Amino acid sequence: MDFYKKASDALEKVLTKKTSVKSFAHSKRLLALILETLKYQDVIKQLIDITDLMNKEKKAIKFAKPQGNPIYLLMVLLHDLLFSRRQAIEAGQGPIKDAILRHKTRLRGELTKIRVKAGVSSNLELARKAESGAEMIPRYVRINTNRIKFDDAIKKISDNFKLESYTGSDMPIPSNKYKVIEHIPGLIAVNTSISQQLTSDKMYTNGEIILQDLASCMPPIVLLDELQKGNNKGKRKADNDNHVGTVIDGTAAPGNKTTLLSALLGNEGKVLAFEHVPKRFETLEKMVKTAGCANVTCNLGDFTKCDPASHPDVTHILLDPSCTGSGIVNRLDYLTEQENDDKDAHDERLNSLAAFQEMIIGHAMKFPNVRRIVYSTCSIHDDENEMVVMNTLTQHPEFELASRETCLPGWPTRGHPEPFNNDVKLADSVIRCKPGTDLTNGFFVACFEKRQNIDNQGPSKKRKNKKKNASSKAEN
Ligand SMILES: C[S@@+](CC[C@H](N)C(=O)[O-])C[C@H]1O[C@@H](n2cnc3c(N)ncnc32)[C@H](O)[C@@H]1O
Repeated sequence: MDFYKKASDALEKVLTKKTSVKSFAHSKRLLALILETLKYQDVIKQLIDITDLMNKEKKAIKFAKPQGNPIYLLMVLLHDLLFSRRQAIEAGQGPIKDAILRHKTRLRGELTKIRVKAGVSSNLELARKAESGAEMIPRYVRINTNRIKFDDAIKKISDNFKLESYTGSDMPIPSNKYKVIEHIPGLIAVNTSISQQLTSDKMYTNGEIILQDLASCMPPIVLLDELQKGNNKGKRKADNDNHVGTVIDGTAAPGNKTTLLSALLGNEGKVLAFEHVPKRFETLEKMVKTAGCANVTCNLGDFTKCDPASHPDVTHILLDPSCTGSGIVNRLDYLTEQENDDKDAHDERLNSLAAFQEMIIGHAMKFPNVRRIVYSTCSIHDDENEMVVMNTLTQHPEFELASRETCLPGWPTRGHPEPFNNDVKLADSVIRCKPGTDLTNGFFVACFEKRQNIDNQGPSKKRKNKKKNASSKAEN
């Protein structure tokens, strides 16, 4: 019974979100029982209710002394009795096992009724199914051109992992193929089954490949769109109105986007990466080093405390600040979703994150020569996405949204029009990613551009000019 008690404790921790399923990967048997019980949890809970097992077998449950809520012990035991291949509880005799076996016939009868009601003929069809399309999301591999040329990397990948090019669109990608991703230069996708091989390969440990989700590659590409179009590709051009000066990544750790910025700049120029959490800063530094970024300076500190006036060289800023992360679809999320999450706490968190997100964008807008600011989140909530953008535009009329032409125009999924007062052009300017259709995490990208008729004289001069204009108008 010890194994089942361990499993019930683990199941409780997973379902109450104290830990993730993956934290039990060290024990194959334990992991399998947790995953399988999670798949059938809705039916198992229903059976416990119908048979009133918790009340009827109080004594036996008490005798078993489960660590936490006894329902989890009943769940794992019922799983094995009804859904496992052997349909048996794999433990010696004992009061709790005997108690459940006393209800065996009734439990099986009720399970049959549930199948009939659901119109299915097998237990398998009662299992929870992933609806987000998460299981279809491939493993994305970014070729780090700071370390290796794209073509050389493809050759190495084909040889090391015995993969051939795949041009089809059926998902998942066959396990012996790789697919070049159309919208994101330098990105390929492979079947998730080779993830482990990838992370133990030298190409990964020496920074030639980086495992980065498709959506996560978008913000740097949008920010440095002018380089992608072939103008001064990979180079900074001084003394030119359109040159790329210093690029800031204001919220950088672990460094996926920082290292991509570095590579897009051809490992030249200057990227200033901020991270204010010391542990995460260490990760950032490590990633920047592994990725061979010679043009990145890491700054342990709060970006919002950095004085814009001392950075007249900054022309581009990337902000991928803390968010709810509601777009991140774990392949196992659907197994642990609960109906009774606390809505008030959720709303409060959403509001405070949105206020922070607007504040940090507002700070970036103070840099005197900034031309392009990309804001992104891995959230699916309008409150953190379109609404943050809309409020920012209202508060900072000197900025506008960059048009779709410079924000991955070929990407089909765009913003929600409602928060933009149904202005379809504004909604079209921003990017969304939807896990179910886009084969990537839920994500949002918007790019602010300084209006061209706004000078860079700074607020005091502008105010003076405004006053001058006002007084000359009055004189006329
Ligand atoms: C969503 S993560 C960034 C992920 C990163 N862009 C990447 O792709 O690897 C947000 C990060 O910003 C950091 N952060 C939040 N507010 C910050 C601030 N005011 N200054 C510096 N870093 C900040 C957080 O600690 C966190 O590490």
